[in-house]
Amino acid sequence: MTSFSLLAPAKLNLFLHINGRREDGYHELETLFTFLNYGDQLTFTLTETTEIEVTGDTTDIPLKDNLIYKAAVLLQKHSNSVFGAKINLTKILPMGGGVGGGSSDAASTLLALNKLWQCQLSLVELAELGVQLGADVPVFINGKSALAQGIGEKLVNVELPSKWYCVVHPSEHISTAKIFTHPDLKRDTPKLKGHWQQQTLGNDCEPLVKKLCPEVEKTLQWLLKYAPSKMTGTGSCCFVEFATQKEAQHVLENLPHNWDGFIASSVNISPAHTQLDAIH
Ligand SMILES: C[C@@](CO)(OP(=O)(O)O)[C@H](O)COP(=O)(O)OP(=O)(O)OC[C@H]1O[C@@H](n2ccc(N)nc2=O)[C@H](O)[C@@H]1O
Ligand SMILES: Nc1ncnc2c1ncn2[C@@H]1O[C@H](COP(=O)(O)OP(=O)(O)O)[C@@H](O)[C@H]1O
Repeated sequence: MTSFSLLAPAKLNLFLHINGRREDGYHELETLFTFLNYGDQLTFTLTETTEIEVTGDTTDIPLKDNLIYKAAVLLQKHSNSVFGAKINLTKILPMGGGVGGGSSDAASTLLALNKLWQCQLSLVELAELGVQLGADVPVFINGKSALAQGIGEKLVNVELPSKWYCVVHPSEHISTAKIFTHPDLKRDTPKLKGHWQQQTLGNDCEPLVKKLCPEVEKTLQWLLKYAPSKMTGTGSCCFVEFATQKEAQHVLENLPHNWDGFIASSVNISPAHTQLDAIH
């Protein structure tokens, strides 16, 4: 196989606790990740020169900053690959929205090129490379819904019931770095005791983001008409959870006209892995 496509799925943080700040500025977290059956579309084609070409919906990001390009170069150097690749991106996920699009693009690139270039790195080795690109990359490499600790890279796989989500993307952009460096961020939630399933858990970034971005506050309030609303990651996307597609679709159909959103079901195994396993 010299060319194939993979989804780079969205993630949701079903809860997110911040337990402390490390000396290097990164934060100790406890967060529950699930994957959605919805995401960016990436097509990978093997080339016989070492050039890495990224095409498609990449206009806003300089090539050297694109996480797809960075992931490809990292793997190429690590594995001394003599091959290159043409990678085409169809961007579906909102950027900087807390659904992990950039990290997922990077992870799908590492997974795909590991196969295309026959590097034969294990998922653990790929995750070790991936964490150099972002704290969220390892969960996408691991490919299973998981409870994460550390900076988000220490993963314990969990089985979650499949649900439907309506995800709403407020127009305000929030930088992850801005939230994590803000003096008012709550950083002292104690580590979980007992089972997370038996507790009502929220997102420690939410109060600060609501204060800084009135659009997020408005979105969370509006969604409350339908179900308990939550923010994912450092925002700005907010979501509500349902048992059925019909309920999620109902919320989407009632979204104010100038708001963006989508519906998707959650899966315990990342669609990128399901697709990769089907390629021989
Ligand atoms: C907060 C989370 C939760 O899933 O999601 P997003 O809202 O970004 O999607 C992630 O941990 C984000 O992961 P990712 O976006 O890969 O983070 P990085 O690129 O490594 O770091 C972006 C910025 O966040 C800070 N950061 C990130 C993770 C962490 N545990 N502590 C931090 O303080 C870093 O210091 C950096 O300034
Ligand atoms: N391929 C990419 N897709 C999305 N964002 C990217 C990509 N490459 C680099 N970035 C940068 O990473 C930042 C965070 O992206 P993203 O993962 O979408 O946000 P979040 O971590 O909030 O979910 C973007 O604002 C963008 O500057």
